[in-house]
Amino acid sequence: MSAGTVAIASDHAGYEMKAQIGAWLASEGFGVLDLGTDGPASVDYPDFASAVAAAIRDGRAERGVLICGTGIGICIAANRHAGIRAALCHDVTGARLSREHNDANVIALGARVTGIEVAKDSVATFLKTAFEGGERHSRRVAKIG
Ligand SMILES: O=C[C@H](O)[C@H](O)[C@H](O)COP(=O)(O)O
Repeated sequence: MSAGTVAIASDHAGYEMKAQIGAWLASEGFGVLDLGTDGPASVDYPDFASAVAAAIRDGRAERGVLICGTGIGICIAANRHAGIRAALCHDVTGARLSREHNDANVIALGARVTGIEVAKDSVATFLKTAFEGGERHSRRVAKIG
């Protein structure tokens, strides 16, 4: 993986997975911008999706990792922000294709449905895979806005 800055955030359901993935990314040489949550107390996932979206939109991070219980709510919330293409990934294949075909800039994970090793492998794949580009993929991504 090439090093860069990754913004990471979660709600309470993803807090432990966030801590593990954040520490692992740092050990791999990434800059890690941890935008919370900072403990197991119940919080609202849209607030953390907004924090990562803002970090990408204003250039503090190139990519984002968002984690909630299923990954669904935080992915929906992230995709409400212009310029954010968040992909809910349950496996390495989805993570790879989210980059190759969709040029996703945020990976969303579900801590209550995906194990830590699959989650780490998916994040690793997401961060090392380039957008395939080409006319058809670029046209479709441009239509997303
Ligand atoms: O899509 C939403 C996420 O999975 C949340 O992490 C989940 O809804 C939180 O549930 P609870 O408040 O019951 O812990």
